[in-house]
Amino acid sequence: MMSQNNYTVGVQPRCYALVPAAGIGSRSGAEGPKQYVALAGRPMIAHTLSALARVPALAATLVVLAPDDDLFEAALPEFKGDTCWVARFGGASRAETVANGLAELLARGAQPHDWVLVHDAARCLLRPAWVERLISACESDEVGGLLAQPLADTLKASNQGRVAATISRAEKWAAQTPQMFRLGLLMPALAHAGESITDEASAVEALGHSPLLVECSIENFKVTWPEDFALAERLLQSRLA
Ligand SMILES: Nc1ccn([C@@H]2O[C@H](COP(=O)(O)OP(=O)(O)OP(=O)(O)O)[C@@H](O)[C@H]2O)c(=O)n1
Ligand SMILES: C[C@](O)(CO)[C@H](O)COP(=O)(O)O
Repeated sequence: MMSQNNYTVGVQPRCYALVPAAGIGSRSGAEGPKQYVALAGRPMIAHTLSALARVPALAATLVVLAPDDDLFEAALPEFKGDTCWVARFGGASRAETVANGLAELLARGAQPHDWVLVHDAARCLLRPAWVERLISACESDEVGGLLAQPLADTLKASNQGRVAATISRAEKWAAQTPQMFRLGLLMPALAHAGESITDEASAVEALGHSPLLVECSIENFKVTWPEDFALAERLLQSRLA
């Protein structure tokens, strides 16, 4: 028997985390891939994976690395076991890395009705409670959703470094991750959207759906620019203290 949205009724879906970690961090100014930069004594990605490991609802976490990544196992010897999966199928874009990761989840036994929580390796300030909030909000939703934050600043469009227009910030949110969708929805959504999209939600939106916005904290920022490392370091140190 199938439900309204074509997922089998009566089968409890599992939740998987998928962490795209195949980027090079070109905006970060770091010498190597930014996910291996040490923050509070550990590589950035170790903080990310350790937060996900503390979410009991996750059946497993798949990390998708670049094919030539030779740093991961040495940097994270503790990431092993039945629920910690590594694949070297990273692509040229984040969207391609995620699409390859979804295929790997399917190959490892995930089902179309299972949920996938895609989370950037570079959002290393993640807290397990935020992931649990997202899961609670989305698990009974038809579409799925994402962590996000309503915009606080006034928004400007630019043209050659000068303001071209002021854009209303009403009803505008900054998208974060994790972004949580059913495997059976996200795979065709990404195939349809192509590589220009920058998050999973936009692929799902392009199919005509409206993902749920689940409010999160500014602390869940993505380490992107050189100055972000010092901020992440301070926040991680303050949590240790
Ligand atoms: N081809 C790519 C590009 C990005 N990512 C991952 O997607 C996440 C978010 O991307 P971003 O912050 O842009 O990371 P980079 O692509 O590494 O950085 P930049 O855009 O500055 O080069 C990161 O965890 C990154 O490793 C990926 O898995 N595969
Ligand atoms: C997915 C994301 O983190 C949501 O804000 C963001 O879109 C990633 O974009 P990037 O171009 O890979 O930095």
